[in-house]
Amino acid sequence: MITDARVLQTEFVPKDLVHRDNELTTLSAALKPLTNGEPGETTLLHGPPGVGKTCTTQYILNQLHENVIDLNTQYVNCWKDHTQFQTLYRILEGIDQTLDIHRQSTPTDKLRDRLHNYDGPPYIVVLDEADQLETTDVLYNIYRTPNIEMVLIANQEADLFSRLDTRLKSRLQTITRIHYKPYRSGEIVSILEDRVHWGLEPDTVTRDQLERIAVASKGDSRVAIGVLRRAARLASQDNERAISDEYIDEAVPEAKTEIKQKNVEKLTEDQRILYDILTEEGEISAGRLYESYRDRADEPKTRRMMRYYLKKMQHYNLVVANGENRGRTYNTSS
Ligand SMILES: Nc1ncnc2c1ncn2[C@@H]1O[C@H](COP(=O)(O)OP(=O)(O)OP(=O)(O)O)[C@@H](O)[C@H]1O
Repeated sequence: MITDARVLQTEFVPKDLVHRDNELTTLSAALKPLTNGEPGETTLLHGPPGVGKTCTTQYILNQLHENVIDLNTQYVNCWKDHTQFQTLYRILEGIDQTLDIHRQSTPTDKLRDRLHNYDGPPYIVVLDEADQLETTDVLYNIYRTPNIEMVLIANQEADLFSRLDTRLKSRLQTITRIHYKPYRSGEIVSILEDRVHWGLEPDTVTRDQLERIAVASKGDSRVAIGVLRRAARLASQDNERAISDEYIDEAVPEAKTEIKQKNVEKLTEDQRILYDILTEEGEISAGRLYESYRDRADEPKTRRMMRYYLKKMQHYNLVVANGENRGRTYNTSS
């Protein structure tokens, strides 16, 4: 049944991206000046999970690499590399300038100076999950370095902007912003059709069944592809030649749980502490949650940072917030 399992993985970047023409055109136009040796435009892509922000960026970077010989690019996942040192390290790694840098002993200032003195070919730095940066100073460091262009990716523009100091906020006011909306069901169906074509044997799944998957995925292409993959696996484990509706219905909660599990694994140490407290305690007030977190964390962050962490976890459907301001409570999502 499965002819190419790779195509059904979420990491796979397809050759053709459907239903994102406007987003691709805007991003391409923002970065195009770099191909003529001129500065590009800093760009912010924002929208909920699974709407194609990362894959459209990778697609444009691949295109630029095909057309420009002298170009450096680096993709940084700021959820994983969230400290200033880690982010700067990744950026310097993209231009082979980390050989003498030691993770334990080199001061962050040295990395910052090195980045500032960059004078190589145009360099595009993609900061995915930029709202997870421990400090936004690193954005300022990149912004003031000539020849480096930033593509920022975040779930919500406000999550990122509310953390910038006034100096950076005013400078980034005029950047190009691209808002990604959740896919409509028909759009999810065509994304799936492509995967079916390249990854499954013919006549394995009907269009009605792809629509069933699309409705269940609520505009999130990652969920949709996950459901298709699991349903195909379930059917092939039973030596069936086609996917039935029952396999799809079984695959929906399984795929969602798998994605949730992966998101839990992505949590930073501080977020993991918060998630563990919520799992143990159930519904808890913001005040009590912060107290418990402060007791458990080695180096507890501020209450404000805790709110950012929780917000990110809300975007990824791990945490639910109820009520407002002082009466706010948190819970894990079921
Ligand atoms: N327009 C599209 N055409 C084909 N495949 C797509 C399209 N949009 C998204 N996908 C696929 O859906 C999956 C999720 O997309 P992607 O990682 O780009 O989403 P995202 O918006 O960056 O999500 P997150 O915020 O969680 O990182 C990937 O496997 C990607 O290849």
